[in-house]
Amino acid sequence: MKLRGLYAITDSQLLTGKFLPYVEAALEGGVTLLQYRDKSQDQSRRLREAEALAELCARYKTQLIINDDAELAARLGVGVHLGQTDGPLTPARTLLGREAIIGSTCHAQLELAEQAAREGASYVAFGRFFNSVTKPGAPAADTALLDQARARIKLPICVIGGITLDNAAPLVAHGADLLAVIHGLFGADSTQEVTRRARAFNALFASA
Ligand SMILES: Cc1ncc(COP(=O)(O)OP(=O)(O)O)c(N)n1
Ligand SMILES: Cc1ncsc1CCOP(=O)(O)O
Ligand SMILES: [Mg+2]
Repeated sequence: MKLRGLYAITDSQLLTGKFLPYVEAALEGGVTLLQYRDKSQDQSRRLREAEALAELCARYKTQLIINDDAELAARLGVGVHLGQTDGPLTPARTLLGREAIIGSTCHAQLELAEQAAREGASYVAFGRFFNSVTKPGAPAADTALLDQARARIKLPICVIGGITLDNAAPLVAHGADLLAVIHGLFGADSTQEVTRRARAFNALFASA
C-alpha cells in the first residue's frame, strides 16, 4: 500500500462530544492513515475508542495507527506511531509483524530518520513545520530539511505541526508523502467542513 495523502490524527479534547461523527466525516473525505492519539491514562476509554475506530476504519478501508502504545496496537492488529521516548522500534516490529505500519518521530533530525529506517520503520515523521496549537513546544523543521530527507531517505516522509489547507502545498512540493493534521482538519465547525477539508488536503497530492 502506498503511504501518500492525508494522515488524520484525533485529539481527545478537540473532539469531545463529536469524536466518531468527526472522524467518520474525515474518512468520508478520504484518509490514508488515521491515528488514534489520546494522551490520557484512561486505559478502558482508550481501548473502547480504539476499538470503535478500528471498526470504522475497516468500513472505510483506512489504516488505523495507535499513538505511543504498541501493546494496544498489537491487541487490535493495527499499526503504531512511536516517538523518541515511546520505546524502541525493533521490538515493536517483532511484536506487530512485518506487514504492520510503524511510524517514527524524527523531529528535525535526518540521523534519527536514518536510524528509524535501519530499525524497520514504515515511515518517518518530521515537524513541527508551523506553529502548533496542539504541541507548541515541538522542535521546528523547515522545507530545506525536507529536501535533504527526500534525497537521503527512501521511506515515505510524513510532515506534522500546524498544517492547514493554507500552508500545506509547499510541503507536498518539497516531497512530503503524508500530511499529518489535527487542528487544520478537526478544528472545523461542522462534519461537512471536515469532509471538505479532507478532500482538499488529498487534492494537493493529485496536482503534485
Ligand atoms: C505522524 C506523527 N508524527 C509525530 C508525532 C509525535 O509523536 P511524539 O513525538 O511521540 O509526540 P506525541 O504525539 O506522542 O505527543 C505523532 N504523534 N504522529
Ligand atoms: C503531535 C505533534 N508532534 C509535532 S507537532 C504535533 C501536533 C500536530 O497537531 P496540529 O496539526 O494541531 O498542529
Ligand atoms: Mg508519542
